[in-house]
Amino acid sequence: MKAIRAIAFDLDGTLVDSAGGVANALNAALADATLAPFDVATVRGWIGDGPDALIARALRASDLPELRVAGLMGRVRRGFDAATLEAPFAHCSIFEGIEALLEDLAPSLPLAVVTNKPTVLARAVLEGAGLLHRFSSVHGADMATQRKPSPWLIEQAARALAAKPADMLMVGDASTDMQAALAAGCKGAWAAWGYGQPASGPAAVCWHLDTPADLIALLTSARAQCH
Ligand SMILES: O=C(O)COP(=O)(O)O
Repeated sequence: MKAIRAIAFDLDGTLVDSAGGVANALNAALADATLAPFDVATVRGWIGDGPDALIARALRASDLPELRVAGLMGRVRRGFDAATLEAPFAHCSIFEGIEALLEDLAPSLPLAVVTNKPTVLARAVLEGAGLLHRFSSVHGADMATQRKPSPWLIEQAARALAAKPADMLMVGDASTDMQAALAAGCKGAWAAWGYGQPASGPAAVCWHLDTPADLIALLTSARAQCH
C-alpha cells in the first residue's frame, strides 16, 4: 500500500461529540428570536453541513415561510456563533479513543482538521476540548463554496501539510467527508462512531473504522490494502 503521509480529520461527529453543544447554541439563538427549541437527537441529524445549513433546517422545521427563514438567517447565525464562542466545549465530549489515537499519530504524521464549521468556531471547539495543539492546521468552511463534499478544504490542508492529496487520508463520519476525499483524490476512512452514514455510490472509502483504535491497527498492518 502507498504510505499515508498526512491525515485530515473531520471535527463534529468524528473527533468531538458536539451535538449537545450545537443544540445548546442553536436553541439559545432560536430563543432570542422567540422560536421553540429542538431536542439533541433532532439537531444531531442536522449537523455536518455547517451552521448556515443547520439553522436553515431548524427554521424550516419551525414551519416558517421561506421569506421569514431568509430574514432570520443572519440574526440566528450571529446568536449561534456568540453562544458557541461563549462556551465552545459546553455539553460536548471527545469521543472515546480519540485522545489516544492523536497521541499515537501526532509524533509521526502531520495532522489537520477539515470541517464544515467556520474556522473560528472550529478552533474554539478544539481549544475547549484541549485538542488544538495536536493539529498543524485547521481548515474550516468560511464560505459556502468551500464546504465538503467540495475537495477545497482537503486541498488546502494538503498544501498546509506539504502533502499530495493522494498521499493523505481523510477520516470522517459523513458521506460528504468520503465524497470530498474522492473528489480530492485522497483516501477515506469512515468513522462509524459518528453521526453520519457511509457514502453510497462511487466512494473513496477504503477503511471502515468501528473505533479510533482501528485506525492505528490498520495503519500498522501489513495487510491493510487500500486502493
Ligand atoms: O456541521 C458542522 O458545523 C460541521 O460539521 P463537520 O465538522 O462534520 O464538517
